[in-house]
Order: sequence, then C-alpha cells, then structure tokens
Amino acid sequence: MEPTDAFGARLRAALHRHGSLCVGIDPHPQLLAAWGLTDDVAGLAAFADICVEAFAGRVALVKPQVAFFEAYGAAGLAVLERTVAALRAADTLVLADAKRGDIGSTMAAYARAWLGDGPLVADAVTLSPYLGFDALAPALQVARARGRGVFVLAATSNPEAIAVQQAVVGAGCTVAQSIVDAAAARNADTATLGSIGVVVGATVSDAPDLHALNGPILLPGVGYQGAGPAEVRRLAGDLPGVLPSVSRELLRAGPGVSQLQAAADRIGAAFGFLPT
Ligand SMILES: O=C(O)c1cc(=O)[nH]c(=O)n1[C@@H]1O[C@H](COP(=O)(O)O)[C@@H](O)[C@H]1O
Repeated sequence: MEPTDAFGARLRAALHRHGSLCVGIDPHPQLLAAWGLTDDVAGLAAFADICVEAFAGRVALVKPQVAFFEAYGAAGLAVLERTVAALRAADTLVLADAKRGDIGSTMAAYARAWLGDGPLVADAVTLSPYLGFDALAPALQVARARGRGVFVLAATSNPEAIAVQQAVVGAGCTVAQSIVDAAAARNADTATLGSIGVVVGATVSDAPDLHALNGPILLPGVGYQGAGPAEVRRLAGDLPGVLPSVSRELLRAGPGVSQLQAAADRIGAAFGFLPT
C-alpha cells in the first residue's frame, strides 16, 4: 500500500484544489523574444521567475521542459534548479519533463538526479520506456520509496511516434497498450490514485485503453499542437487523474503575470473540473 504522502495522493489533492490543468514552462527562444527578453541565461531566468510568480500556488502541476534549460548549459540548469525549488517551496507540484530512459544502472543515476536527493529533484519526472519498461525499475523504486511519481510515455502526441507505439506486439496489443498495462500493474496495490502515470498525446486518435491504469494521465498537445477541450473530453471520459497540459498556447499570453494567470484560468475553465 502506498503512503498518504505518495505522489498520487498529493496530486489528487492538488487536482481537487486547483482543477486539472498542467502548465508547461517551455522557454522557447521565440517566446523569450516575444516577452522582450534576451536569448541568454539572464533572459531565461527572467522568464522562469515570471512563470513562478504567475503559476505557483494556482495550478495542480507545473511541468518545466528540461531541454530549454539544458540548452544554456550549467547556468541554464542552475536556473531550472531554482525554478523547481521555488515552485515546490510554494507547495506547487513539479513534473520535470526530462524524458529519461536508459539501461538499469544508468537509470539508477537518473532516478537519483530527478527523484532522489540531487539538487534537481522534482515531485515527478517523465520517463521514456523505449529501452524496455522494466529498465525503468530503478526509477519506479526510488519514486515509491520517496513518495514521488513518474509519467511514462505511452502514446505521444507527435506523428512520428505512430510507427513504433501503434505496432502490435506478442499478445496482440499495441506497444502503447503494453506500456499502459505495465504501469497499471505497478498501481494495482494503491487504493486511490497511484503514482505511476502515463503520457498520452491529446492529439492521439487511437489511444490505448486507460481504464485499468489507476494512475495519473498527462495529455500534452493541447493548444499549439491542435487538440482542444473536445479531444481532452473524448480521451478523459470519466477517468480520474487526467491532466491536460499546455505550454505555448498559454505562455504566449505573457510576459504580464496577470495576463498569464487569466490565460491559465481561461484554458483551465474550458476543461472544467475533470474527475479525480
Ligand atoms: O511528455 C510531454 O510532456 C510531451 C509528450 C508528448 O507526447 N508530447 C508533447 O508535446 N510533450 C511535451 O509537452 C510540451 C508541449 O508544448 P506545447 O505544444 O507548446 O503545448 C513540450 O514540452 C513537449 O515536449
């Protein structure tokens, strides 16, 4: 049985409090320019500070896209560290979108970095299972031991994914379905919402069956990639723990903090309160 301070339980409480929206912090160079910021570490830091001011304490989950920080090297990662820490200090759950996945021994190092004691540690991290779901075991173990969560890529929003993720495997189900089933098995002993989530693009037309998951479902691809409330409702049905995730469509409302907050409220309201 998972403890009450497990990620799934904490996420469920945050969804009750704030509604279902996950806000992505994706500091694209084009967005820095649109916000009147320089394409350097100072611009990145100003962008991140505005996002923290706008979203801390207001949404269920914030998802910084690690790649946009990594692009500036060690100084960019230092900005990410401060951003994650500031959000968490304000009681806002943070999902580091790092999409990690490697052989077991390297996976253990990633688990330490993102879910253990390292300076980059977040409440949850995105993982890629395409070296084999079981290769993620070290991260699942650390997540459970530390009350943290993971979101495993199942059916991603990009069109190139279809050839791999919709391929049919041994048991006659798709690769994406096998990932969801493996995640569901890890959540089976959890009474409420488990801590092993999956990622399904809101743009995906052949989504895996998510009914047995008993864990959170991140739906990126809303807004800029073309999905809207209708697609989210179709995928979400009456499933608990669904989080539509929006980055550019919301961030283009910046740099004003109140404009960003209004955009988050407006986009969040379009989905209504999804079941928890
Ligand atoms: O894991 C993700 O968040 C993710 C999975 C996926 O299937 N598709 C996808 O777009 N994402 C991420 O979600 C964000 C989408 O950004 P926008 O298209 O600007 O809303 C980016 O950070 C992507 O890396």
